[in-house]
Amino acid sequence: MTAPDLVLPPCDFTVFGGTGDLALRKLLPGLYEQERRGQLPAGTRIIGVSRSPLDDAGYRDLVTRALFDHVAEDHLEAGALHRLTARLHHLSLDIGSADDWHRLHGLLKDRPDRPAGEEATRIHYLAVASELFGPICDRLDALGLVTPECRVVLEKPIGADLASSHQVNDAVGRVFAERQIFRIDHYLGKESVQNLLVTRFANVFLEPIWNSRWVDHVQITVSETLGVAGRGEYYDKAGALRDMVQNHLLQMLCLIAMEPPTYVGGDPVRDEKLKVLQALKPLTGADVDRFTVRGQYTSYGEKVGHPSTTETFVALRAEVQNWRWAGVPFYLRTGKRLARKESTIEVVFKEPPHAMFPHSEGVTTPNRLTVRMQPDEGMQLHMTAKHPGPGGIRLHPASLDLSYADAFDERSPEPYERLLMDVMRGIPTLFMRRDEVEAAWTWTQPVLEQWERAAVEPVRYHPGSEGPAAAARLLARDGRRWQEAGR
Ligand SMILES: NC(=O)C1=CN([C@@H]2O[C@H](COP(=O)(O)OP(=O)(O)OC[C@H]3O[C@@H](n4cnc5c(N)ncnc54)[C@H](OP(=O)(O)O)[C@@H]3O)[C@@H](O)[C@H]2O)C=CC1
Ligand SMILES: O=C1O[C@H](COP(=O)(O)O)[C@@H](O)[C@H](O)[C@H]1O
Repeated sequence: MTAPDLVLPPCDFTVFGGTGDLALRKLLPGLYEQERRGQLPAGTRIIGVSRSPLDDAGYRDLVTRALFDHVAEDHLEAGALHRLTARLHHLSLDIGSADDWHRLHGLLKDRPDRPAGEEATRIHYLAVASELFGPICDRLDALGLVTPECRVVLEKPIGADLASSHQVNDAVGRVFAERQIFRIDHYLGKESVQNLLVTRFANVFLEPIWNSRWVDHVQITVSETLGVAGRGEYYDKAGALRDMVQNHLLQMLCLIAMEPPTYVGGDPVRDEKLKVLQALKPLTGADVDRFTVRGQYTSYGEKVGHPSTTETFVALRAEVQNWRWAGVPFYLRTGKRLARKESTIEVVFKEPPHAMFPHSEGVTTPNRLTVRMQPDEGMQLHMTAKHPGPGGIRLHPASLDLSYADAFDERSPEPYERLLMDVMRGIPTLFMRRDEVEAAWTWTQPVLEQWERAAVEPVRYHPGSEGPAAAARLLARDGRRWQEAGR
C-alpha cells in the first residue's frame, strides 16, 4: 500500500478548524512528523482557518505549544520545529459568513515560487463539524479554488444519520469529484489494522479456516479510559454509536470479513468492504432491544453540565449474511471511562472436533487470533501446546506472538501521519468511499431510531469498570464471554 517515493509538487494544505482539538492534537503533530522525516514536499504551506483573531505569529505560537504537548519528547527537534512553523499561516474567517474569504483566495493564488499556470496541490482539510462541509465547498468553488488536482479531506462522522450524510455527501459531491474526496477514518491508518489485509492476503494459512466452518465468533473492542474531555458539546449530540461504531468499528469488521480484493488498490478494497456492509443483517425493532446495549458512565451528566441520555458505551451483536460468515456473531463494543485503553480484535475459532488427549476435555481453550491495535501493536495466535516433561501429555495454553516493537526497528507512524501522506500522494485505498459511509449509516440508522422510539435509557456504569454488566450478558446468553486483555 506504500507508493514508491515520488517527488511531489508543493502543497497548500488548508486546515478548516486549524485551532481545534483535532488539528492541534493530531493533524499538526502528524505534519510535524512528516517534516521531521523530510517528507513534506518542498514549498508546502499550512494554512489554519478559524474564527480566532490570530495572525501568523500567534498561530505559530499556538501550534508550537501544541507540538510540545503532543509530540514525543525525543522527536522534538529544533530544526524540524523551525521548518514546520515557518510554513504556518492563519486566516481568521467565519465559514458561515461571506466576509474575508477573499483573503484565502489571495493567499492561495499568491504563489510567486510557482511558474505561471502551475499551481500548488491544494488540500482542503475539513476539521470542523460536517454541517460546515457544504458551505466551505460552495465558497471554495465560488472563489475558483477548486481545480481537478485539488483534494478535500472529510472528518468523521459524516452527518449525524443517513439522511444528513446524504446531504453532506451531495453538497461536497457538487463541487468535488469522488476521486478528489478523502473521507478519513484514522483506524485505517493504524499499522495493525492495515496489517490485517497483509496477514489475511499475503499468507495462505488462514484462508481455509477463515469462515463459519472454523470461526466461532469475532469480538471487536475499543475501550478508552478517557471521558469526553473538552469535546462534550459535540459528543453529547453524537454518542458512541455515531462516534465510534458507525465508522471505526464497522471498518474493522469489514477488514476481517471482506473477500480478497483482486489487488490492493482504492476501488477493489472498497468494493469488498462495501459488500460486507451491505451484507450486515439489519438490526430492527425487537432485535435492537435484544442485541444492543447502551451505557453511560455515572459522572457523564456532570461532565456535560446537564442530565443526558447520550450513550458513552455500546455493545452489540452483528451478523454478516453471506456464504462465508452465515451464523457467526460479530460482537462489537466500545466505551469511554473504562478500565483500560485497549483496541483489539479477537477471532475465536471453534473447538477441535474430537478431544483425543486423555484428560484434555475442558483443558483446551479454543484457538484465537488476537490483533492488538493498542497498546503494544501486534498479533498473538493462541494455541494449545504440550507442557514439557515426561509421563504423559499435559496440555498447556501458549501463544505465538508478533510484537511490532520487537519485530521492526522502525516506529509505527501515527495514523494521521500515514493518512496525511496518502492524501498528499493521492492514494485513496485507506479512505472511505461515499457508498461505504452511506451503507454504514443504513445499518446504524434503525438502531438509532429504535433507541429513540423505545426511549432506551443508557444503563449506568462506574468509571474505571468493564462497562455495564448487560454487555457481558449479551455474550453469556450465547454461551460466550468477552476476552479480556492478556488472557
Ligand atoms: N477531536 C478529535 O479527536 C476528533 C475529531 N473529529 C472530527 O473533527 C472535527 C473537528 O473536531 P474538533 O477539532 O474536536 O472540534 P473543536 O471544536 O475542537 O474545533 C473546531 C474548530 O473549528 C473552528 N470553527 C468552528 N466553527 C467555525 C466557523 N463557523 N468558522 C471558522 N472556523 C470555525 C474552531 O475555531 P473557532 O471556534 O476559533 O472558530 C476550531 O478551530 C469534527 O467533525 C469532529 O467530529 C474526528 C475524530 C477525532
Ligand atoms: O474518532 C475518535 O477516536 C477516538 C479514539 O481513537 P484512538 O485511536 O485513541 O483509539 C475517540 O476518543 C474519539 O471520541 C473519536 O471521535
